[in-house]
Amino acid sequence: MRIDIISIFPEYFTPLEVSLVGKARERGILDIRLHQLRDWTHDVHKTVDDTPYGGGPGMVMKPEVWGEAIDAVIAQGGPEGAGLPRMIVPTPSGRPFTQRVALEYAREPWLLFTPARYEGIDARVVDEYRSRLRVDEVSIGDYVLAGGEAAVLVIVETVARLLPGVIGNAQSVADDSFAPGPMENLLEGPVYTKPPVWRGHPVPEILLSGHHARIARWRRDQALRRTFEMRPDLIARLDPESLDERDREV
Ligand SMILES: COC(=O)c1ccnc(N)c1
Repeated sequence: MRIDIISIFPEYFTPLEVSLVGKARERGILDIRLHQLRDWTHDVHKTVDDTPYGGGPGMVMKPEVWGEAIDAVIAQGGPEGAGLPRMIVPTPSGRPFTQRVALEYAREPWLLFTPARYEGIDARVVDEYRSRLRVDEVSIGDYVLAGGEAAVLVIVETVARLLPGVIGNAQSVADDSFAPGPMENLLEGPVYTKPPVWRGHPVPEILLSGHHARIARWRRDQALRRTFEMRPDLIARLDPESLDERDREV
C-alpha cells in the first residue's frame, strides 16, 4: 500500500518511522511519502491560509495551494494499476472513522491524506476532487484537534495493522473489538498474564482450566458485560441474531 500525506508539519509523522508501521515500511508492505504543503506556495512567506469569507474567527486554508499540491502528488502516479488515490480528509465534521471503514481502507492500493490546520480547507477543494477521486471526509471522534495530523496518525496505524503480514498473529486482528463478525460492536473483556496471583489478586480460575470452550464462553460473557457497562449504545446495535440464549442471560 502507498500512502501520501500532504501537511505543513511533515515532521509530525516521525512516529510512522517506528514500531508496527515503521517495520511495515522497512518490509515494503507500506510506502509512506510525506509532502510539505508550503512547497506549492509562491510568495516569500509561503502563505497557506487566509481570512474566511463571511467573517468569523480563525483562518481558512487556501484552495490554490492545496490544488497544486494534490495535483502534483496525483501526477507522481501510484502503484501499478492503482489508478487514482482515495483522498481522505480528516475533519470533525466528517463521517465516523470506524473499524469497518479501516478495513475498507486496508483494501486500497493508494491513500492520499490531506490534514488541515486552522479552521479547515476551503470547501471548493473537496468539491473539485470529488469530481475526480473518491473523497472521504472522516472524523475520529466528537472532539476538535488543532490539526488533522493526529487523526492521520490514528487512521494510518489502524489501517496498517490490518494489512496482511503486519501483525504476526492474524487471528488477533480477527478477534479485535469492533472487527466485523462475532466481536463486532463488542468491547474486549479483561486480559491476564503471569503471575497467577499478583498482590493478592488471582487470575480468574477459568482461564487456568485449559477448558477452551468454557474459556471462550467466559470471554464472551466478559465482553458483553464490559460493553453493557462502558458502551450501552453498542448493545443497542448488536444484531439479535448474533446473540445466543446464554448471551441473553448475561
Ligand atoms: C483539524 O482536524 C480535526 O480537528 C479532526 C480531524 C478528525 N477527527 C476529529 N475528531 C477532529
